Amino acid sequence: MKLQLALDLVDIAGAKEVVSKVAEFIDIVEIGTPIVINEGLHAVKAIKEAFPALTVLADLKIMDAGGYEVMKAVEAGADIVTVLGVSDDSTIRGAVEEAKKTNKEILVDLINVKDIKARAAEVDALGVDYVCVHSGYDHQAEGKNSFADLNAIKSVVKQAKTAIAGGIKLSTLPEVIAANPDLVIVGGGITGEANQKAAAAEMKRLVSQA
Ligand SMILES: O=C(CO)[C@H](O)[C@H](O)COP(=O)(O)O
Repeated sequence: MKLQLALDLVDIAGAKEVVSKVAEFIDIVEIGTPIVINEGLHAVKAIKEAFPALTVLADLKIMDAGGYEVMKAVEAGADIVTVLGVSDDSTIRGAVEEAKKTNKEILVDLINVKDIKARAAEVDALGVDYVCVHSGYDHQAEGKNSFADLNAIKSVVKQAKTAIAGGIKLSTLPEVIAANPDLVIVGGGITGEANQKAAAAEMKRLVSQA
């Protein structure tokens, strides 16, 4: 099981500062959608250049023009790019095709998908690398999480790795780990802690045992 740090509410300098504290405890660093909106793909390039040993995920949440947008993210240094599960199959196919040219990966984010199980099976068959259940900030504000969704997709996803994101904290990590995803994505559960290094270290210890 791997740990991904999601960086959302920082600029490039702030992202570098957090990663420099926790790099040894994370497998993947995510340049979150708000950073890409604020800074563009320069943020992906800057983090990849500063931390070349880390796998960098660009959370573009692609909805259309999958091939083109994946190409631009990969040019900037992304190793994994996100595409929305609610997008058309042709968009996901284009993204997968483009990523495969350079041995990069596609994570499909099932945020706001209504029939999670059916869509997870469909995107799995399209050859994506990760299928991710995700309760976004707006759903988190309503008290929702994706823990049950993870169990639901695990029964239908056959070839892709499974991932979970959305409001995961140290206190809820054991419940997440029990569902056995391949990838756990944590943003505020690390960045919002007074001691980010200690939070990341403890999370890494727990996911490594799984
Ligand atoms: O993609 C995102 C929001 O759309 C976040 O990166 C993701 O939800 C992880 O962050 P957090 O753990 O703070 O919820």
